[in-house]
Amino acid sequence: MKYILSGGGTGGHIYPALAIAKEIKNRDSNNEILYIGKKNSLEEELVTKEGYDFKPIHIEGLPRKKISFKTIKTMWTLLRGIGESSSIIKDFDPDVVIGTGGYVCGPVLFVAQKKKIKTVVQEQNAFPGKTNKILSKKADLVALNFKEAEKYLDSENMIITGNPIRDDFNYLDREKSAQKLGSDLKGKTVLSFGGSGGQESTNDAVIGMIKAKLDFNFNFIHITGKEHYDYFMDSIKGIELPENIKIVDYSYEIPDILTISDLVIASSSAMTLAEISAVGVASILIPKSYTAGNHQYFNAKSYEEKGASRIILEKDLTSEELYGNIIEILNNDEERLSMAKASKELGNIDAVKILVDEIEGLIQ
Ligand SMILES: CC(=O)N[C@H]1[C@@H](OP(=O)(O)OP(=O)(O)OC[C@H]2O[C@@H](n3ccc(=O)[nH]c3=O)[C@H](O)[C@@H]2O)O[C@H](CO)[C@@H](O)[C@@H]1O
Repeated sequence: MKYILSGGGTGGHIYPALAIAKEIKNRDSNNEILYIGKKNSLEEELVTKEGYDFKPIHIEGLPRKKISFKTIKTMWTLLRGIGESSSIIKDFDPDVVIGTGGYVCGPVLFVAQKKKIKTVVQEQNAFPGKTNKILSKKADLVALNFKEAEKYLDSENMIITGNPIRDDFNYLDREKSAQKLGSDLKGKTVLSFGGSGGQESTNDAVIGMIKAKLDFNFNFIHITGKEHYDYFMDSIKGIELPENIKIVDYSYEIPDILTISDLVIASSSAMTLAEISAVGVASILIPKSYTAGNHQYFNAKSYEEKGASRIILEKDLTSEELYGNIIEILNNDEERLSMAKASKELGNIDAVKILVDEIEGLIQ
């Protein structure tokens, strides 16, 4: 069978597509996969790194504000993207086209739907993105993680599958992950990151913790996000970091780091939550306050209500507040382990299998 996948902009749309691609290939190595995304994008980097064929199209997100010259330019680029998608789809002749959100999959699924090729939309959040809202109307299958998303979508083909996560999460082993990361597993480990692009508010709180020379009596791995790394490092210039503090711009080893972590500080984006649950680890969630429909807050709330997480709102986030919460949780194993257990219960490691079963059902 031939599958086209598309989705991007941020990791939260790309990793579910990669998880689906891997499952499709695992089931039959003769299955063919083609990924369509934006040129010079994170999807191009991650997809080619995994060895899948990648075809770029031109596309830009519509400006949120009033009509301007930029809107006209964006519409022109969209038409170009539709033309490019059309010829890629004609050449590849797929059995199904799967979109995981982000505006890049808009023209791809639009063309497929016009050509009456089967389409699947996968939505990660409780509050669906704009592109998925439009595409789901004509999609043959709309796969959701949150039941709450149903009320925002106009489709009779919705099912709840959970969010597909990378299959690395099926084979995790604490000892092996520690070996890979060069950790001796002595002391507790805390991972802090803000989705695929990083989170400025958390970066600032961590910069404050380092500058205040607070006692990091735990191993601390902080991921700044590529765009924010230079600013972060400039802000702590002159301070010699002890060996137990590691600052990186991006990590390709999130599954391993999560496995050895005792506590995670993260934004409450959908894929991060799915991965936190896959390993079952306590978390402090800092919802990004500017997300569409404030969806990260609602994602976080569902974790807090089940006892899996504490929430700190960005408006209340200070270095002291963050540090205080870290120390309280690390010093209270009973609370921490109960949070870890609750987090595990919220996950669905089989999401990708359920989804690919459904997709196969659609095209056979
Ligand atoms: C600002 C915004 O609107 N963000 C949205 C975006 O989040 P975003 O893409 O930032 O975040 P997600 O947590 O959903 O996904 C990030 C993915 O990148 C991976 N990762 C991250 C950092 C790193 O160094 N290495 C790495 O591999 C994570 O393991 C995860 O698989 O898409 C999500 C899924 O639709 C939404 O829930 C978020 O609200």
